[in-house]
Amino acid sequence: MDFYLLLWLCPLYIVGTIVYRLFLHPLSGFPGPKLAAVTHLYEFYFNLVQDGMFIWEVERMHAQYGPVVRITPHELHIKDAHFYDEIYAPASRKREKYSGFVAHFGTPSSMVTTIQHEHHRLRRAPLNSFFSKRSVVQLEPVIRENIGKLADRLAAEIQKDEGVIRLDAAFTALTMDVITHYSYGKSYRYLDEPDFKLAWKDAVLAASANGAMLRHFPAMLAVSKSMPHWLLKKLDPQAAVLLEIQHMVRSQSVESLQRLQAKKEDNEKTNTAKTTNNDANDNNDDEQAKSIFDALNNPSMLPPEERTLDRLQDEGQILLAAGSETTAKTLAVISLHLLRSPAVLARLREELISVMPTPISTASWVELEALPYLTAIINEGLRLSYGVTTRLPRVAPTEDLQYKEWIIPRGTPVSETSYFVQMDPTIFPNPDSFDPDRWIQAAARGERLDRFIVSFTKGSRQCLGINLAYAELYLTVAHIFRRFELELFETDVDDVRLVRDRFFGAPRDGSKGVRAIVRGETLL
Ligand code: HEM
Repeated sequence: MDFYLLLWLCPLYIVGTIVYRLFLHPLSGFPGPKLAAVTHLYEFYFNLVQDGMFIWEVERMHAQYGPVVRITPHELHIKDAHFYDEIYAPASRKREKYSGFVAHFGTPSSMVTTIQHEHHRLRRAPLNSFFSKRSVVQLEPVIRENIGKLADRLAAEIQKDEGVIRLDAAFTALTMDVITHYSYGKSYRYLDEPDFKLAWKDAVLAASANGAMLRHFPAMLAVSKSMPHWLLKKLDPQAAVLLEIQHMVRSQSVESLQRLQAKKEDNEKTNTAKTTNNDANDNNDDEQAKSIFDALNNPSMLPPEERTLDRLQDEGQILLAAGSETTAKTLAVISLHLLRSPAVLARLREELISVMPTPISTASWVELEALPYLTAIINEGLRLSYGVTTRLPRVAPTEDLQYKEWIIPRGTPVSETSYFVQMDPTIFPNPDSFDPDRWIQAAARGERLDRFIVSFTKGSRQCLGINLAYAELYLTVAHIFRRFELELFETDVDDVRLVRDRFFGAPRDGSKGVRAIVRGETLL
């Protein structure tokens, strides 16, 4: 193209875009800063230059413009806990992902990045039964076995003088060992590593934080994937651990594919033999898959284009990251608050004694779920660990939404960050304080406060692993705190309080995580 024509077209394009976004765009009547309506650079500045501070800018915008704000040229954000269920509606009302946001996850063919409603349903279907309450109850022995391994590690620490452990890393190792066992039938055994494989936790946090960059520059994923590994390692050392995991996931996916291929060939041979003998043809395709990866390879549930190696790798990576750091963070937040509140811990132990009479007694998830004070502690832990602190936009493709006097046109990405719901002082007075009693009092008043726990989001895109997360939370808190006397080591509430949004909320810079010393075992 003629260079001078290009020189003319560029400013014309920019001016045209500004005029369109300000005056003609379907969202042009919504309140918000003009700069945010005109350019993504506004978000870019707060998220990337100011490192994860856009969440606070969104809060400031709400203070200035009211509960509905146009936060980027194409997106609205609503700050009203009572409207949450409308945005994150169930499958009967279609909700899709926003195409401008999914690059965040760096796994283009996974379920979590699937935009279209029906396509997402297809991808999620083979996994639903694995994460049902019934399946998780069956998995309980594996969860308990791993909690037992963690308990052995803690017991071994008692002998050491002033041995300090990273509780948050220990919990990530625990959840990782459970999810890898469940996904592949063999655990990565991070609980056996001296530092609980801290590098994996750091890698997940770094990769999640990098999501904002991928959102703004999606092509970066392809660039980093095509880069020689040695160069990527040099440029970004944390990427090395992630690469190691990606390779492990890929080779396990290959193993799973080979196993299925071998099984198919066996079946074909058997069927040929049976047909020769005029026997009935029994096809084993519908047989219950043994691991999650076998399910993702099930030809009776997914067409061939959904059973590619790339997809298995992407899905595997999401399962390991989503299934480990999330629950581990909640466990770390609960531990920190319990260890800072002796009266709460004493009351919890008193309640636990009813189902766990000795420090080494065990109890089932079902028994523990019936305990109101433990439940209140888990709810407070979920509330104060915020789930995901990045907004998670949803698009209603077939209906306009009405919020107060505002009509939100169909197709508009809308979000409500879980942090704002769970820290809403009109619902949770004094929201920063860890107060399990607020749950007991609300229950006595007949109020369902739990509808405002949105860490897992809601609706058709709600967390797949919610049952597994609850089982791990109940079982771990009960078994570790019934038995061990722990003491925080140079850790305080600023080591978990949200400062920056890096997908998982990041605390103050330089935080060394939640650390504790194992003082001993409880006597009664
Ligand atoms: C306290 C623990 C957990 C929290 C707070 C949490 C939070 C979330 C959130 C907010 C989403 C929605 C993401 C989005 O909209 O883009 C999600 C999705 C998901 N979570 Fe969790 N999660 C937890 C535990 C788990 C566990 C244990 C697993 C087990 C593998 C898991 C697997 C998934 C998967 C596969 C998705 C994608 C679901 C879909 O797209 O349909 N999560 N989780």
